[in-house]
Amino acid sequence: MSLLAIDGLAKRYGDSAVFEQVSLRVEAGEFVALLGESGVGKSTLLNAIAGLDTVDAGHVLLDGDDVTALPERALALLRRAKLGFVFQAFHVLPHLSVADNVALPLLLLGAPDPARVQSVLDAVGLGGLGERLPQQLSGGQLQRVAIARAVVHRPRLILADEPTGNLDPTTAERVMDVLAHEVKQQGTACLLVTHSTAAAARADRVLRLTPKGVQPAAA
Ligand SMILES: Nc1ncnc2c1ncn2[C@@H]1O[C@H](COP(=O)(O)OP(=O)(O)OP(=O)(O)O)[C@@H](O)[C@H]1O
Repeated sequence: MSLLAIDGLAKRYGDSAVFEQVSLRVEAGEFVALLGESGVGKSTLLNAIAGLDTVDAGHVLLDGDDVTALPERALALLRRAKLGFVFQAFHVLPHLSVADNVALPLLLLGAPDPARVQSVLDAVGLGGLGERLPQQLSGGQLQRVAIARAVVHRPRLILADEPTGNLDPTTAERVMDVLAHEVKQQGTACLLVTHSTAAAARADRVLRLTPKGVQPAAA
């Protein structure tokens, strides 16, 4: 059974279809990049996979659970235990320190692990900044806090929406190293939305989202 199995997914706003017939599989330990023109629905698709947005047809099976059918409470627990999400807008909590932001997924699971928090902060190059507040960081540093928080609890699936969008090429490479490391060492699956050819080149498979579904991207 695939870790992520999407079949016949469709999303509309009113009469206007964003996408339809989206079907795809992502296996444990697989790193998949998703390309697509601006506005085609890549962020919408990630939100639908996480159960953060409703869909109009189709199913999303995450580790055997249908996120399109689960009640909200079960969905919240599933997200907490199995998903790491790097949002375009970071969603870092402003009143918590960098280290406490990264520690949050572990606390919510009742499994605090300061050593793991420090090791993911080191991995994204923020090892010395754990005590700072988010407002004292640059955009690229905030992006890396979001990535550290998405991987710290060793989720089964990482959904990453343009995680290198704000980063210089060297830092982007470092962030991709962190994601690739989690995929290979922890057997995590990763679905990465990106416009960056350098980031897509790190993936095991590259797909393209169009209004008519998901296809392998042309080389
Ligand atoms: N609440 C809404 N009501 C109506 N249309 C919406 C709403 N939210 C998003 N859309 C539309 O849905 C489409 C998909 O948006 P989405 O953000 O998923 O695209 P994207 O592929 O991630 O784009 P980008 O690469 O620019 O981030 C867009 O055309 C957008 O205008």
